[in-house]
Amino acid sequence: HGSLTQYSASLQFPLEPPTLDVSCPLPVDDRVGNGPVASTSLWTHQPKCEFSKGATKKYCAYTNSQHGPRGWSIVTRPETAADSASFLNYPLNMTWPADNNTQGTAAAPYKLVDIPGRGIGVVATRQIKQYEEVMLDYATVLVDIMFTTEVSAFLGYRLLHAAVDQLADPDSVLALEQSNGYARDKVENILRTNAFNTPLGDVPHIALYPLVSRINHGCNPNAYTRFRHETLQLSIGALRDIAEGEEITHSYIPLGLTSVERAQKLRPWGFTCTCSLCTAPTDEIAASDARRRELQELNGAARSAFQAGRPYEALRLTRQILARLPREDLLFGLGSEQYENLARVYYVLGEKAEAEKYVRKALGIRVEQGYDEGPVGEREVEVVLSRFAEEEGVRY
Ligand SMILES: C[S@@+](CC[C@H](N)C(=O)[O-])C[C@H]1O[C@@H](n2cnc3c(N)ncnc32)[C@H](O)[C@@H]1O
Repeated sequence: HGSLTQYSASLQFPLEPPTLDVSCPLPVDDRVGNGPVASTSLWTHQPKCEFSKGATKKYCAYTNSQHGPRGWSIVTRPETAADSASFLNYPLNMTWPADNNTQGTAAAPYKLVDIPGRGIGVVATRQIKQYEEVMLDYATVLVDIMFTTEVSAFLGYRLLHAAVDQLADPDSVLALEQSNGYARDKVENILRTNAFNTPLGDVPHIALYPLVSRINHGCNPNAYTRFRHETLQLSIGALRDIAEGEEITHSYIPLGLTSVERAQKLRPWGFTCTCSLCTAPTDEIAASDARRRELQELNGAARSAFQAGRPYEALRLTRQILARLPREDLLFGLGSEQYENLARVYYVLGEKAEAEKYVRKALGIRVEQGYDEGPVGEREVEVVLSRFAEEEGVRY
């Protein structure tokens, strides 16, 4: 895949949090502490381990407090930890903006400020161009998603706290607690309102990026997240030109939802969205909701038509979607995916030139947005076309 897979286009947003189990703790003799250290060189602390309910799986808190400016902890299974050496070996030679860049520094185009009713937020300190990198952060605490359901709360909290306390700068994480967080444990509260879905290898984890965490939600955002798999870095890109003094926002939830869906999805974060789309006059919200519902229906209809072997209908519907996305400011977020759909339909119809044209268009958008490295050449287009061949059968 080469450079094309460098960034993930999958949506990352503060997690709709997993439920930490709050059942009774296991009997004491089911707890197994400090096993042998698999590879001492990776970790600066003796791993602390606990077993899952039923004692079938072991999870440990591993820390390398020297990694990056804050240190790095992962709460995960031993085999996943062993595979994570590549992340630790990656040199972090970037200039690191302070987590509490309240004055604004020359290097960073943002500063952290108090925003009435929203806690701390991030504000641009100069004009930022579309697609420019606004912020670069690094995963500081990672937690295997299964850990949160498989280990009892009593033991789970103990590992989570060890993971945070062993960092070089625990306060960078502990300061993220939200006053409106409803979890009964401080670190759980922080994870619930700040973590991002983050794959470690191919194991689903949640991760804290303490600086990116300070960015508030916007339903009509001016920024978006770009994840780099190899380094566990999270980059924030400008979705459009941003003026000096503007608050930086990204959407915590998928784009394209109606107002009721947005409110429901945002509930775990404990605030009511007050962005321009959510606070518009009632008739405008109703009109936007109607357009979004229509888009969702068109999307469903296009998929059904394609799967039912009616490619011409899928083609017509996908074109309608693409024509309607700009009206709701959604071309940026959903355009690449729709162009790929269009390419796929043309591929199935055996129309080589059109298929290639739209693959190129979809990939071009990804490069422009900073998800992939460019330029888009023959090889990159070929990779997508062979994926189509695999999934749809060879058509030409
Ligand atoms: C990831 S944190 C964002 C940074 C946070 N404001 C802080 O002080 O650290 C998420 C929390 O910020 C607050 N928040 C985020 N977006 C908001 C918004 N649009 N309006 C009000 N509160 C918001 C909520 O308390 C939410 O649980």
